[in-house]
Amino acid sequence: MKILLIGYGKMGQTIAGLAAGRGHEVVGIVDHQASTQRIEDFTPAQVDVAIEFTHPEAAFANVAACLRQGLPVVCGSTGWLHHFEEAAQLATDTHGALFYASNYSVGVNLFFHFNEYIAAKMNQFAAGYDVQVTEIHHTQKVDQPSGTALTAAEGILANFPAKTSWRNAPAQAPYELAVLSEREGTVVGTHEVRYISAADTIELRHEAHSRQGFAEGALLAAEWLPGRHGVFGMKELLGL
Ligand SMILES: NC(=O)C1=CN([C@@H]2O[C@H](COP(=O)(O)OP(=O)(O)OC[C@H]3O[C@@H](n4cnc5c(N)ncnc54)[C@H](OP(=O)(O)O)[C@@H]3O)[C@@H](O)[C@H]2O)C=CC1
Ligand SMILES: O=C(O)C1=N[C@H](C(=O)O)C[C@H](O)C1
Repeated sequence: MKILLIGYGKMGQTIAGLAAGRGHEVVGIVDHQASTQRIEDFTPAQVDVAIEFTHPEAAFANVAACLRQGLPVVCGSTGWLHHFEEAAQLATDTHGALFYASNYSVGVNLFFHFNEYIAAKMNQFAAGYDVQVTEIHHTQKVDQPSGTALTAAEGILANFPAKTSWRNAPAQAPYELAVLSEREGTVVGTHEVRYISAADTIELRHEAHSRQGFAEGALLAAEWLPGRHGVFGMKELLGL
């Protein structure tokens, strides 16, 4: 596959490192300061798929530029979902292909699946249990809460009706789901969902040991997307 990398930071470089071993060729790199190439310089004849990991402020414009150029795009940037409906509409209007995941790790997507199941089960025994989400990341992370924590929160809100909204701070009312953020050293990404009662605590926890899982998942999505039209995520890719 011919890949256009958009963003050549921690994730872009990890993906580039894995792509060659899977038989792929990086045909271009678009980065904020480190390159002179632009998305508009590339056509579908040159690029099978674009992979975008940049910045909350940059992601929507990059996704939109890919769709306008007719390039299928796998986007992993977080913190831009207030523009997601617009991006999805553009994918429809251009008969294009957009793949988005707040977290591409297969392990995290199993975590999301178990999180929804546990929330539904806990709802049967809601009396006595409170629930909270915690995410821990490296100090360079610019968005808060993490995209992964927000997906986990959505999974709880959809299945545990005692919680109707989330707050990026300790809950101020019983119906609020606390989504707590910590920034610490070089932590790659740790997410926890914790149900606490007076009697006990139940925890679901995912800890990324490196960025390899994110990069492998993004490449899986990039291998799957070309030839498809529409808006997709890891549930479609993994059949979860
Ligand atoms: N979905 C997932 O599985 C994962 C998602 N992420 C998300 O991916 C994003 C990137 O993470 P990470 O690689 O760690 O971040 P980095 O800061 O290490 O890298 C981002 C890169 O994008 C560049 N950049 C910034 N703006 C633009 C732009 N307009 N066009 C092109 N390149 C741009 C930056 O350049 P410069 O430094 O010069 O500004 C930098 O090189 C974040 O939103 C993060 O939350 C991260 C890991 C996994
Ligand atoms: O910025 C990061 O590093 C990560 N961002 C994603 C998120 O916001 O959930 C995924 C992963 O946790 C690493």
